[in-house]
Amino acid sequence: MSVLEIKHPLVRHKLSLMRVSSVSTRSFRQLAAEVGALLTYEATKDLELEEHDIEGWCGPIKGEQIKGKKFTVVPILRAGIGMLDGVLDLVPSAKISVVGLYRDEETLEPVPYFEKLAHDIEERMALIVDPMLATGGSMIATIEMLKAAGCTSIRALVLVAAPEGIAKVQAAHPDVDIYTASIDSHLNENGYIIPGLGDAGDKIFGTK
Ligand SMILES: O=P(O)(O)OC[C@H]1O[C@H](OP(=O)(O)OP(=O)(O)O)[C@H](O)[C@@H]1O
Ligand SMILES: O=c1cc[nH]c(=O)[nH]1
Ligand SMILES: [Mg+2]
Repeated sequence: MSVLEIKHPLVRHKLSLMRVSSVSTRSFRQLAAEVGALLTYEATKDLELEEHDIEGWCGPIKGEQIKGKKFTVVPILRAGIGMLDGVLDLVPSAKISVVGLYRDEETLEPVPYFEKLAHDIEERMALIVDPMLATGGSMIATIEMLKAAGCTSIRALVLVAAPEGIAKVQAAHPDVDIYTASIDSHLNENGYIIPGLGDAGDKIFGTK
């Protein structure tokens, strides 16, 4: 499995609310976090558990805990911040590795401007979060930053993905699994996802 489109009714309902053109900044932000949490639930479904001893109310019992790698959540600035709270609701102890990229409006190429990663990222599973996977350029640039820092386990969580961007990420990094609430139709001539959400960063930050 390398791309999973989540078909859960709650996810589809919430994403449709986000697509309404008159959606308020407050609702869009809240829904981005909620769908972020639901994507995290799906993206962590296959993690291995191990038993350990705990002291229960009635005496010693076996508990379960997630085995192996810890997490780092990687929001891509700006729009990825909108999903962060929802992701952290499910993995509250995760370290946060921030990557800043914007997409040049003319060339659609990603322009990096910030990088601050967990110091032990090679021991962690990275959950990259960004509402939009359009041409795939920003996601590929982020994956390359993480791999250059020694990260070997990477999953991408996006609210909406374009088929063009998925194909590009898969070709460049087949080891990275993509979890999305929707695979949409296509990109328009300006590189926006159709039907998509519009400019997710502007909607989350209220900048338009
Ligand atoms: O797949 P791509 O073609 O690279 O496009 C997707 C990127 O574009 C958006 O960010 P944007 O550049 O608008 O920055 P922002 O989050 O600061 O608004 C979005 O949040 C992704 O990071
Ligand atoms: O549709 C798109 C494409 C890139 N960035 C966005 O915010 N929306
Ligand atoms: Mg934007």
